[in-house]
This record gives sequence, structure tokens and C-alpha cells, in this order.
Amino acid sequence: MAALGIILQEGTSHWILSLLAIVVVYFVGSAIYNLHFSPLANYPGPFFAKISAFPSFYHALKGTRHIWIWQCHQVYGDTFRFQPNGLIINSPSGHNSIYGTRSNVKKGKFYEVFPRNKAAANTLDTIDKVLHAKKRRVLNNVFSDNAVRSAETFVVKHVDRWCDLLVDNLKPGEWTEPKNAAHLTDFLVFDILGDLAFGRSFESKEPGPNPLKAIPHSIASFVKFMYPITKSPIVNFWVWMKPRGLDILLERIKTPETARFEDFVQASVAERTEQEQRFQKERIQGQEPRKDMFHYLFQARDPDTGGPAYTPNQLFSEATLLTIAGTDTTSTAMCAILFYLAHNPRVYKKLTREVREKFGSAHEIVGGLKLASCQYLRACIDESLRVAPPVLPELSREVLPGGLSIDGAFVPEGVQVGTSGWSLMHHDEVFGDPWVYRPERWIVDEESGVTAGDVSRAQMAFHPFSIGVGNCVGRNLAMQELLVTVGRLLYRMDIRVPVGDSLGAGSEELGWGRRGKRNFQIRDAYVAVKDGPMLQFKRREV
Ligand code: HEM
Repeated sequence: MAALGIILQEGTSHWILSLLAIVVVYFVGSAIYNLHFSPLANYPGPFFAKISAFPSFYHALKGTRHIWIWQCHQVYGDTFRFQPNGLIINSPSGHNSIYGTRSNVKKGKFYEVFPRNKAAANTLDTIDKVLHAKKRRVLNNVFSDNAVRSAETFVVKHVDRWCDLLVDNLKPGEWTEPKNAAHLTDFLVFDILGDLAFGRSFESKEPGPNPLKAIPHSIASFVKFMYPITKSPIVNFWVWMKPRGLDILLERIKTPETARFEDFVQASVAERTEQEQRFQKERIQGQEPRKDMFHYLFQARDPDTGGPAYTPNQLFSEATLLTIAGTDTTSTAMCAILFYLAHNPRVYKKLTREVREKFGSAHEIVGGLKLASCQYLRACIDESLRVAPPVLPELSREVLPGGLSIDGAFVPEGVQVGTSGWSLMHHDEVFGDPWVYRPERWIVDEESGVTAGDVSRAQMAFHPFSIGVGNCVGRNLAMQELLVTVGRLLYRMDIRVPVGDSLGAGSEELGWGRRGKRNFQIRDAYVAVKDGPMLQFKRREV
């Protein structure tokens, strides 16, 4: 028996050694291939990124991937290899070549990680161009000019209530307690989205307990969990495994945060579906259903079959997309604006003067010519979207057969390419002083020395909402929310950073690219995740 045990043990260790040898040979072989024989072998990049996606994954996990990409551009130039089969390009022309409408690319594997099963891909996750165009037509309808215009009533209602709550019970001249702008704006935007997407306010900004207050946090946890997977060395295997049991497994072991978020969307969809069905059945005389985003999705017809455009599974996915895309992004933009205004007294003074002189009351601050003529307000918003873009990384694209020419170089089929929004909008040669919050750079003005050429050069590299067929469909709505919120807030009150507080600001310890004490720090989780700034508010003395 003892002899048999020894033979078995020897057999097992022999197998383990053989397996180890195979793994080592595989890794050494693939490293040699990647370094010397791959079509991307001549591109510069960090050594480990050339042989593995691990560095990219590591920084995605840490939330610093946008900074890592920017650092790599400083070291390796405008094009570098961020993973064995991937290039990141940091030039306005490269950006146009990749994301332009006719570009010979499709969406990368990144997007295939998100759907909870293959049939549930939403508009953003849909790789097939024809199918995406079909879904996009429905969304274009959801966000038509008319729809955005009629959304304003709800935006205004929430912004006014939010402002009331901020300075509730304050005596004249008194400042509020310090409040975290990340939470405040999350609740505001989430309530607006509730009204616009599902026909009801979630009332998360109201004082007192409310289980829905946890949802913005769950959204952040969900993207923080998913993003590293999309950048991991095993992403191809992951996507391959999804229909082969992984989706079922993930459904069973999902984090409580993800479960809470999904349950919330599911419940919202179920409630609205029931309302739509009841309305259809009863056809209540003279009554129109509330035309929120869900209504348009529910009523959308497939042009080929005439039946509903979306299955219940797909309605869930589109609703999930709208909830994520429409909340975190806009609230990050609001936090960034508030951060930069509170840290730049010159800009703050100039902007408050514009808003307070142009309007006779906060109620006048609605969409239209007058608001559109607030040049400096618009410039402050654009500048915030530049320095703290709510979508940070490269939007992953895969080159199709026939290849793609980027900045004069031929990139072959199958390569993952992209431009990181954060890096492009911090490009030294385009912006000159990319770390400085300077809204004036967006306004042609002899006095400040900004020429039409300067503005158009800056605009060539300014794409916070992306471009091409997959650009942000909610852009006009987001801009409306930002203009009305910042306009009304500054009309009604003053803001300041509590003395000594630095939440959300850069610091020496954070290292290269994150040291600026007057630069807002965000975490890269595909969409940005933020904390701060802390702010105090005071009713404006008129
Ligand atoms: C400041 C706020 C916002 C910014 C900076 C922003 C930015 C972006 C970007 C960069 C994309 C492209 C993502 C990719 O291709 O991976 C995108 C897509 C999208 N956004 Fe926004 N977004 C904002 C607000 C909104 C809002 C308020 C909504 C709707 C409620 C929205 C809905 C969408 C949708 C549905 C897509 C997918 C479009 C498609 O695939 O055809 N976004 N957004």
C-alpha cells in the first residue's frame, strides 16, 4: 500500500510539474510573440503591458486607470500599447478616425461583459451595427427635442425643491453645515431621472429614511465591480463563458449592491409595465399616459414585425442603461462644476455676476434664448466637463477586416483601439495649460487673447459626450439639467468650501497627475465615481 501511495504521489507531482511547464512555456512563448512578432511589436508601451493586460486591469481595479493612461502618454507619446492587442491614441485626428461615423471598427469586447445574458444587450452594449442603429432610433425618439423640452418642467421642479432643502431654516447671513456635494447631486439627479424615466420621483433628496437613497451608491458599486472585469486579461474567456454557465453563476453570486440595484430597476419596470398595460386595456377616455422615457420604450414597435420592439428582458436592460447613464454622469459633472467654482474665486465672481445680472428671478432661468446667451455659464460647464469628464477611459473599439488608418499608421484587423477622454482633454499641446480651470478658453475674446483658432483647436479635442453613431443620446437633457441647476443655485445662494476641507481635491501623496490641490479627483470606473467636494451654502443677500 505504501509503495502504491508513493507511486500515486509521484504520478500526481509529475502531472503538476508537466502542467506548470506547459503554463510557463505558454507564457514565455506568448511574451516572445508579443514582444517580437506581433503586428504591434514596434509600438512603444510599458514592458508588462506589451505582454499582458494585467497593468491595465490593475489600474482599473484601483480606479486610477485614467491617470495611468495619461502617464503612459507622457512617457511613450501619443500612441502606446496598453495591452498586447491594444493601442490607445491621444490625438484629435486619431479620435476622429476611431469614433467617426464611417470608421472601420465595431465596439470592443468591453461591451459584451455587461449584459446579464446575450438576449439582454441594451443599446450601448449592442455590437452589431445594424441592430444598434435600430435600437438607437427608438432612443432618439425618447430624447427628441420635444421630449427634452417637456422634461424641463420636471427638472425645474426638482432643482427648486433641492435648492429649498439646501438652505431650509437658515437665518439671513448664516452658512449651512458642510454637505457632501456628491450625495446632494446624486439625489437630485436620481430624482429627476425617476420622474423622466419612470414617471415618479424617487424622493431621495427629501430628509428622512428612504430605502431608495441607497441606489446611487449601488450604481457606483456596480460599475466599480464590472469595470475591472472588462479590462482583465481573461476578458475574452469571460465573454466566451457567459452563455456557457457564467451568466447563471453570476446571477447566483452577485453582490448585495448589484442585487439591490437590479431589484430596483426590475421593480420600476414591472410597475410601469403594469401601468402601461392597464392604460392600454382600459383606454381611459380623454386621458393621455405620462410620456416618460419608459412609455416610449414600451410603445416602440419593431419596424420589421410590427410587434413590440423590446422583450421584457430588453426593457429591463434599457431601463438599467438609462438609470446608469443618466445619473452618475450628470451628478459627476455637477460636482466638478461646484468644486471648480468653489476653488476659483475669480471664476465664481464672474459667473455669479453673469447669472445674477441677466435674470430678474430664479424662475426666469429656463431653457431659451436668455439662458443660451449666458456664455460664461456654458463655458464653465464645458470647462468642467473637460477637466473632469464623467466618462473617463477609451471607449473600446475593435478594428474590422480591412484595417484602419490612424494618424498615418495602418492598424490591422482585430486590434482594440481607443482614445481616453481624460487624456485627450488634458493634452498639453492642445490646451497649453490643461490643468488650469479656465472657462475663458471657450470664448473668443480679444481682451483675454483667445482667438477663434484657439477655440476651434480646443473643440477638436473636446468630446465628453463622444461622437459618431454611439455618442450620448442624453446630451441635450444633461446640458439642460446642468444649466438650470447651476443657474438657479447661483442665483439663489452663495457657496464656499469649509475652511481646511479638501475632500475631492488632489494632494502630494496621490502622486504624479493627481497632486493639484485645485484639481477635482475622480475614480475611473468607466463612468467616474466621486466623493466631495464638501460645501457650505448661504442664502444670497439681495
Ligand atoms: C454630463 C452628462 C453625460 C455625459 C458626459 C455622458 C457621456 C456619454 C458618453 C461618453 C457616451 C458613450 C459611451 C460609450 O460609447 O461607451 C454616452 C452614451 C450614452 N448616454 Fe450619456 N452622458 C451624460 C448624460 C446622459 C444622460 C442624462 C442620459 C439619459 C438619461 C444619457 C444616456 C446615454 C445613453 C442611452 C448612451 C448610449 C448611446 C448609444 O449607445 O447609442 N447620458 N454618454
